[in-house]
Amino acid sequence: MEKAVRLENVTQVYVTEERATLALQGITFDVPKGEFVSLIGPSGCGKTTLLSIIAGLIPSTSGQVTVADHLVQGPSSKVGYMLQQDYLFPWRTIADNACMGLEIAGELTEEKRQGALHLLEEMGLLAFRDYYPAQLSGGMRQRVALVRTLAMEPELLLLDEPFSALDYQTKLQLEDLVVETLRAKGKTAILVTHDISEAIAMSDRILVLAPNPGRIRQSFEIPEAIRAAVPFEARELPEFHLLFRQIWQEFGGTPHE
Ligand SMILES: Nc1ncnc2c1ncn2[C@@H]1O[C@H](COP(=O)(O)OP(=O)(O)OP(=O)(O)O)[C@@H](O)[C@H]1O
Repeated sequence: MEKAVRLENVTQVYVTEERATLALQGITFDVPKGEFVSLIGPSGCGKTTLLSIIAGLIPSTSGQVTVADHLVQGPSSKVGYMLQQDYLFPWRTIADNACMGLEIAGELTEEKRQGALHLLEEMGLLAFRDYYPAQLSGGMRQRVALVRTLAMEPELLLLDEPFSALDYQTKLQLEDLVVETLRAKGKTAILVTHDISEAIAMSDRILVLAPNPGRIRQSFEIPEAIRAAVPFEARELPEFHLLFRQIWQEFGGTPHE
């Protein structure tokens, strides 16, 4: 199967005056095109470092990353990044914010602008295109951030806790919307989250990282029944509860009989 991302023996050492930290050691995995992978693990196990290396924002100390068969050597429009904060520009309208990534990359054509407007429509936001970010709720602003990312037509989406600042109901709605949109478009995604339920409900596969040094501790394939459902419905399935318990135990949690 075609690989969207391939990591080979990625290692990251941060050196400060006080110490050297082995933030990642020998990380090797690949993600087939169209797959949704979640990275979970305790604070400090290197999740954000790993996304930053895949995005080309920091070079790894050793090892290599390829996205769509191209060696990552710096940021590129092949990779879209969505964060906890939406980083919309308050003085720009929603439509102009949606086109912001394209504009910065020098790729904004009339056709691409129409594409961004179409995405706004898919996200139920077209009626708000002339509004400003402050006039929208947090969930709506995150949807605009998603449109801004998708408008670039990236090969890969990196999602760094994009729902963690939202209220619970909005978070569940947005999880469904993101999964449905990415599945429909066949996009590849890597999500970093602290929320085991979110990871199970949204993913095809979960990689559990461990700290000191940051490494892959375990990989869980998500059962077909969960993958066939939207996240909200997946949470109702017996397979979901079984897997949750398994991963929870992996984290040292106590199962309740
Ligand atoms: N710029 C840096 N300089 C020095 N050490 C760093 C730097 N960035 C991260 N680290 C260290 O590398 C390790 C991994 O950090 P990272 O932020 O990638 O983990 P994380 O799993 O994303 O954590 P969290 O879940 O808290 O966001 C930690 O020990 C952290 O202190």
